[in-house]
Amino acid sequence: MAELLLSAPGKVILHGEHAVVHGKAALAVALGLRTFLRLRPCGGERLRVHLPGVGVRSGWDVAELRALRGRLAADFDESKSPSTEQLDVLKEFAGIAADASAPDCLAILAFLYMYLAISAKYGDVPSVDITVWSELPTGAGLGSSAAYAVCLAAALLRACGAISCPLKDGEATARWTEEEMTLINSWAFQGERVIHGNPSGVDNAVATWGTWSPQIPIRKNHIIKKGREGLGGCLVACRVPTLRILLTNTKVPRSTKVLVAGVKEKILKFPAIMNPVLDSIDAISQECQSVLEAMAANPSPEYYPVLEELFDINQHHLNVIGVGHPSLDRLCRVTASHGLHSKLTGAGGGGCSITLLPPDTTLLAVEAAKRDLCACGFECWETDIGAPGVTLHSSSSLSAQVLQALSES
Ligand SMILES: Nc1ncnc2c1ncn2[C@@H]1O[C@H](COP(=O)(O)OP(=O)(O)O)[C@@H](O)[C@H]1O
Ligand SMILES: C[C@@](O)(CCOP(=O)(O)O)CC(=O)O
Ligand SMILES: [Mg+2]
Repeated sequence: MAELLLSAPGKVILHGEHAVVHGKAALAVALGLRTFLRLRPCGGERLRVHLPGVGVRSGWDVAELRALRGRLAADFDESKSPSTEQLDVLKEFAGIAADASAPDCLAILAFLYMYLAISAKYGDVPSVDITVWSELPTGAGLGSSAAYAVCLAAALLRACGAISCPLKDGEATARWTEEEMTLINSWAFQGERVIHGNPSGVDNAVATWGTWSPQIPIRKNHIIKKGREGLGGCLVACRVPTLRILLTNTKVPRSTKVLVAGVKEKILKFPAIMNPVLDSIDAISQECQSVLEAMAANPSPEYYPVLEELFDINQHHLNVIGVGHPSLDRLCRVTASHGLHSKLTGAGGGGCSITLLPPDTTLLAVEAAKRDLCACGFECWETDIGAPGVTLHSSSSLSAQVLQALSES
């Protein structure tokens, strides 16, 4: 089998984080920052994994992994959640403590689960050397876990022959068919389950299908709206205008798994108080979708104050459900002092926020806001919103920086 190079994007959730885990709508777009994977056949009946983003360099004998698969004796399926018993066996095998939630432990666990499950269902993955490198910050709300899981699912499914290799000689990039992407998405969701505990599936759906920028007339679905039921069945693509957004990383580390579990606990403790908040977040997503569709049909600046108000209301709601953080409060105050509106994006508790930049925002105002945010120790950048989903690449289509990062293994 030949070398594989592939990538998947991160995402930005405009509205609906956390609420989507409880069946409410979320609006998400793919981000122009990606995770890349290189898979190379190697000899010696070994599986080697290099994950520089989380400091992992590991390897296992293929025979040992086969024996482990036998020990798990489970009928793995893309529609079945990883069980606690399976994960306990994997932790023991990899020498990971039972309650470990460190980035490297979760990355190895997700890898081993997907490798064993996919090879059990579709046949052995040959001896390979896998490197994953990302432009995305990990654990910051931009869906790095889903981009990682989607890359792994696509590479492992391809390596055992469950999906095709759509890249033809001389082509720079290629995408899989809808049916193949559905399979990739389902397995990636299981990987997300290992990392997140109880994910909604929105992040892996965006990383799989992506969203294109309005300038690229190939697809019109620039935004993905998702409810909980099904994993792609209820994705609604709608046309939206180009939005200028400033992304800011507070650099405060947090774990999506812990935050998602905390929200669930609060809902169980105060259902009558929390459920209306989730309903309100759902209504915000619906309202935002209507406004964005109206803006796409009639690009007028009059809509921006509504979008800004929706950001403010949702940011308050996210604080109410317990996923705020003092760093995010500070960030919102700094941008407000420049007349700009922000909300956290992703799981919160630190991580990243998004700030809306209406078209009349002067360059000076953006630069001043960025300067003040950087003075707080935050990192901020304007980035493209709308990007293709999981993609196969020829090596000539990747930048020298990406190729170098993938070959430093
Ligand atoms: N490039 C990567 N290589 C290995 N593991 C990764 C990579 N990106 C993400 N992960 C895994 O995903 C986890 C972060 O997921 P999560 O807490 O959901 O945050 P987010 O998805 O917002 O970045 C990391 O701790 C790590 O286990
Ligand atoms: C909080 C949540 O809505 C999004 C989490 O995104 P991230 O892992 O913080 O990038 C969880 C989910 O949808 O699975
Ligand atoms: Mg995540």
